[in-house]
Amino acid sequence: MKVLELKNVSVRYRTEKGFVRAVENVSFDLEKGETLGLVGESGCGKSTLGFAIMKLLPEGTIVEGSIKVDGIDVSSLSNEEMRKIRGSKVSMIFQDPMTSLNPILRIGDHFVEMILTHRPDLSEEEARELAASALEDVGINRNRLRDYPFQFSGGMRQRVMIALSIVLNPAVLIADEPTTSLDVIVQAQIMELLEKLSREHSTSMILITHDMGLVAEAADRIGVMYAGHLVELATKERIFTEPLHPYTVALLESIPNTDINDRELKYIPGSPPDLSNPPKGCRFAPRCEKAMKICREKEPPEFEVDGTRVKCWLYGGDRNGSD
Ligand SMILES: Nc1ncnc2c1ncn2[C@@H]1O[C@H](COP(=O)(O)OP(=O)(O)OP(=O)(O)O)[C@@H](O)[C@H]1O
Repeated sequence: MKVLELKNVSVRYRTEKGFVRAVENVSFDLEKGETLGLVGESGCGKSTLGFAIMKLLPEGTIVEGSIKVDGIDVSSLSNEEMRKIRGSKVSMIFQDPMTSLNPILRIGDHFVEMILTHRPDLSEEEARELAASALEDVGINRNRLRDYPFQFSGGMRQRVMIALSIVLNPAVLIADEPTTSLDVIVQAQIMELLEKLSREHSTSMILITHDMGLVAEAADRIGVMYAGHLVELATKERIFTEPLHPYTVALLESIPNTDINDRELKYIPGSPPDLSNPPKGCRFAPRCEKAMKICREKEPPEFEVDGTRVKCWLYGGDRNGSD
């Protein structure tokens, strides 16, 4: 069952310099219980996609294409209607939970406010009970509902955010760099918790990260983004054993190797293009070792190779115009 369907989604931010084409023509589905890792360098449009799904983009931003959450086309919903979907059908957690928690509200009040917005049929007592069990689900004692956000450590705050996001059992959870600001041990605990919750509640998850190591553990499928394009989408196994797009290959080569004899870390020379004026042709071509003439002239369509979707001319049948 598909809980999320994106078709040809494009996002353009309006700025003084003109439009920033942050996401272009992105399509993918998410099955119930599935985790999709969305990876790519900073600025490639990963968070923008998350905000587009949540309908939390700044006013004036142009969003095209269709986004369906649990069968509901959110593109056509009003702000009021979308408020009902957020939290109950789709939730998002961020890198820094402090920005999403009101410092002067006790943790319990965050839960009650959020639960009653969606479930006005419940009493405050019932909402508190629901909150307490969500907190216990993430390994925090229910007594701590009385505490304020600052009384929690970074890792515990992220747990609270996760509990808040899943208390209404949404179909989709978008986790945007959920562990970046935490130390490695806490990082591992949070990832373990997310995996456990997604397994137990069959929550589908989009895990946004620049860290290939993280998706290697947690994701079922991986989408690789570059400069607003989804350049490759495949199962985790395919991405790690047979990456097709030269950008995916470069990303994998830039993962630190734990083998002490092989510490050479490759990096990708150059930097991503200015999205207010992207190059014609493939957006990765200026940095690509394998670029051909056609890559600099014509944007590649998406090709399918043994189940992998790849946006690269190397996999096109007709390579007229190659160097
Ligand atoms: N509010 C905004 N107005 C204008 N441009 C924006 C805005 N937010 C993001 N952008 C631009 O859109 C592009 C995509 O940004 P986005 O934050 O989605 O990327 P990202 O892959 O999530 O990166 P990061 O990991 O750094 O968050 C970038 O070029 C960014 O500068």
